[in-house]
Amino acid sequence: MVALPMTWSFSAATPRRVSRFSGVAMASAGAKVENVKVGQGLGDLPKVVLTSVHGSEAELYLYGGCVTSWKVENKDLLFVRPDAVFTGQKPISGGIPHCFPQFGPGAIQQHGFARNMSWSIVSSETVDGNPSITLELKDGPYSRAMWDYSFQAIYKVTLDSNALSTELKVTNTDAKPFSFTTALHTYFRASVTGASVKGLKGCKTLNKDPDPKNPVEGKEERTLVTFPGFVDCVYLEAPTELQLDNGLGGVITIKNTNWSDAILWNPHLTMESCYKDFVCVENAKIGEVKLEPNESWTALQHLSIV
Ligand SMILES: O=P(O)(O)OC[C@H]1O[C@@H](O)[C@H](O)[C@@H](O)[C@@H]1O
Repeated sequence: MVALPMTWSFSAATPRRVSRFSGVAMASAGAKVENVKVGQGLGDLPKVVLTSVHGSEAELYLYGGCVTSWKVENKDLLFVRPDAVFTGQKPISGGIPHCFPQFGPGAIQQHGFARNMSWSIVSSETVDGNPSITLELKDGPYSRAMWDYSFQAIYKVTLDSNALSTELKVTNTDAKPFSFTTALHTYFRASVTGASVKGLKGCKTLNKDPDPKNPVEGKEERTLVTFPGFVDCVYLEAPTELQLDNGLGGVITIKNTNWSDAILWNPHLTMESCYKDFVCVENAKIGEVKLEPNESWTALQHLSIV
């Protein structure tokens, strides 16, 4: 857990790197724009605000290492559910929560523990006015009680004028091998009746509706996959690029490296108050990743809007 100063900010027009967070308040000298600002968010939880000189903005909480907002031209392209709580006791329901070390359902809690542990800040940099922040999660007594392995997860979030990229690197720091499944459970703001996802035609599917524990195998035949009702479906060996039409006038390109699978989810009437306002398009690794001691696995996600 990071010891957080009240505010902590950086700004630079040219590359500037700040190494491991010291817990000491720092202020930028002569800065016009604070590209990386750490402060308090909802529930007084530590929150990082990234501001690009090109006008975009992103926010993330150290609790869960969860990006909760990505704004381009002042429009938030991500969605946080109205029932989300910011107490540090429950995962934040919205934005880009992590599912690690289990996508689920499985032996441990649904979607694993990474979304309800506090990540710490490793470093921050700004290149050509575009900021990034790197977070770290390590095992502790809470995770060990569920999953008895030593690991390190490094998560770099980079904001660009019209893009948000993430890089997740998981390293086995244990003396024995371990396996995991994982996902980035991205909630996109959308009009569910107008939203569609392109790129999944031909993929093998595991439909988790009606029984997530016994998914039904199939094949996607549609060029544009829509959300006419409850949707909870895994797409195996999904392509490295999908396009989400959010039904609000925006088309978001979702590119990835090494996130081999995808999930579409919309809870429909099981979340009557908000299901019309978002869809989840998740990059995932459903087949287990096995790491020997000192081995790492890295995956990238690149979201952009034209
Ligand atoms: O409410 P949670 O735990 O965030 O999970 C939401 C949904 O997340 C999706 O990724 C799963 O495929 C669903 O089965 C699950 O219901």
